[in-house]
Amino acid sequence: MEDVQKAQRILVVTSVEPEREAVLRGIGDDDRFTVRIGGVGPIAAAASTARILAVEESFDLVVCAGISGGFVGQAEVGSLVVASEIVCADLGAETAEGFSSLDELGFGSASVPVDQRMVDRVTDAFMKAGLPARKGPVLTLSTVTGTAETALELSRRMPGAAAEAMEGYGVAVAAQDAGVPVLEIRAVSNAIGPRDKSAWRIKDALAALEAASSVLREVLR
Ligand SMILES: O=C(O)c1cccc(C(=O)CC[C@H]2O[C@@H](n3cnc4c(=O)[nH]cnc43)[C@H](O)[C@@H]2O)c1
Repeated sequence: MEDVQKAQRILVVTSVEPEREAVLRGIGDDDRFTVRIGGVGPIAAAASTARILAVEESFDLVVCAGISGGFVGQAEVGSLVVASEIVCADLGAETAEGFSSLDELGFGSASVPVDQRMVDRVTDAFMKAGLPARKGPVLTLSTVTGTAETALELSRRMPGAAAEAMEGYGVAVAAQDAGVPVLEIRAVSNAIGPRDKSAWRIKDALAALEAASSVLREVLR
């Protein structure tokens, strides 16, 4: 648990302003936290995070936070997911036999590991606070899944995947490159599958993100 307790300066990266505002409402006036918008998608998120880590003060922990899709049967709308692994699910090559990941191609890794003690501690704290939460792999995709077929294919390729969003891997690679531990925390706004943005429960997810940020402030004390 030492990693968590020693985190004195925490950088939180969200993709858009409403997520940033939700995090700020949750953490209140705690000046250990710097909360920034990194943009939508892994490339903007990586570039923003790398710049902040290179030119600003030093940080002990980077947290990628925001709303996300949840895999049906794994993470319900309104619940929280703490990434046990941050995986870029579309970084690789399409082959006649199916998708080959960066790892399978021998070009590095499409997955950034996360400190499992920190993941457990944060997930437990959310649950103790009465927030529905679980840990599990969170996928990063440049293209939001919009069909049942793609959702099924992702679940087949990544058994146990809990959520998908668009920034985690970018933030995580920048943090990893700077030697700073990383967490990804997602509040589920929609089920992954056929695209219907009118069904996204963004308000509920932002409320869950705010509550999670309030607990995070306490657990990192
Ligand atoms: O319209 C709004 O009021 C609003 C408020 C807060 C956030 C948004 C977004 O659209 C955020 C985009 C952000 O959300 C992630 N996300 C959410 N669901 C999914 C999904 O099913 N698959 C992939 N990504 C998802 C993603 O990280 C985007 O950056 C709107």
